[in-house]
Amino acid sequence: MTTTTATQSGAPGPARGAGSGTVVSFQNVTKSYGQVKAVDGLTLELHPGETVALLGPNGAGKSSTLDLLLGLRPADSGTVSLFGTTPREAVTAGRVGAMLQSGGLMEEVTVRELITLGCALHPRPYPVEEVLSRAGVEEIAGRMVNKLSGGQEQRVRFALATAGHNDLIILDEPTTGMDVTARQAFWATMREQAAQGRTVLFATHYLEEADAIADRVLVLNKGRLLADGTAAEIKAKAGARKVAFDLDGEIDQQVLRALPGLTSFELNGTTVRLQSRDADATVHAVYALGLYPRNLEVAGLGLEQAFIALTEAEEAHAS
Ligand SMILES: Nc1ncnc2c1ncn2[C@@H]1O[C@H](COP(=O)(O)OP(=O)(O)OP(=O)(O)O)[C@@H](O)[C@H]1O
Repeated sequence: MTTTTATQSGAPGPARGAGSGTVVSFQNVTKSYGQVKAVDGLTLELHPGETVALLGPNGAGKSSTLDLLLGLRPADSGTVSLFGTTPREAVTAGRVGAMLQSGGLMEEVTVRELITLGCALHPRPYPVEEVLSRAGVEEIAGRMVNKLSGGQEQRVRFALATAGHNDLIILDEPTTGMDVTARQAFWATMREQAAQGRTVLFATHYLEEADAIADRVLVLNKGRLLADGTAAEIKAKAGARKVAFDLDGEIDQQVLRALPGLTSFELNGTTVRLQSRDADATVHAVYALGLYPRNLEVAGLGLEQAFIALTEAEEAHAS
């Protein structure tokens, strides 16, 4: 997929707000659906040029947070502001592009007609051909929208989200259904957008994408912000490390399960794999038992394991 930048089109880059100030501000925001607290006292700020991943298990409140941010639903309490104004004002001014999971695409039109409409409705549109090209949908531009595959539909949503010069791009699980090539092209384009000072906020279940792309990661659980930092900081916050080793002879699981610091334990044949909050103490204790571990490996957690450790720790704390 070829990508074309705003600068190449000769049109202005991000308008106000890029480079300084606050793009998104949530101050103690709460949103409930009946008994369910979807967003629970959320306070956060996003800044120009940041690429931010929103992570959380199913039902954590990611989509609800994005809905509040876009003014699609009102908060029960607290304040949501974009560029110092209300979400509705910011959206109407064309400062926000969004690619959401909900909401069908208009069906009885071709891809080109739909994108042309998207551009016409944007106060600061890119040329239609540029939008088609950026999203990699030139080849299917003449196809009816209701004949598209899931991955092609996602690309069209992406095209609509980038139809004009937005300062903030909101993406809810944007690469779901995209093949590997489309995914890589998509993130390359998003990197370009961020490099031009735009803020990109994306919710995802693909933790490897968050690790590779986001310069900041927000972890939500039960509507609350559990962690906020770089992927490295989130991994460090989870605290645990992975330890693996082989043991010869008879293995007493009971004794091993009582090692200090363990957060998980798995025995597969002669191989022990565990996670520990204090890997040094765990390994010392193994030697203190008179055991001689072979092929000893100690490693930090990946973002996915850190995410699981953080959310499980919160669940354990809550119960
Ligand atoms: N319109 C609604 N009516 C009632 N409950 C809702 C509504 N929308 C969301 N919820 C509930 O609010 C909570 C948060 O949902 P939300 O869709 O924001 O989570 P999510 O993190 O986006 O989940 P997922 O990863 O599964 O998409 C869930 O318990 C959900 O069932």
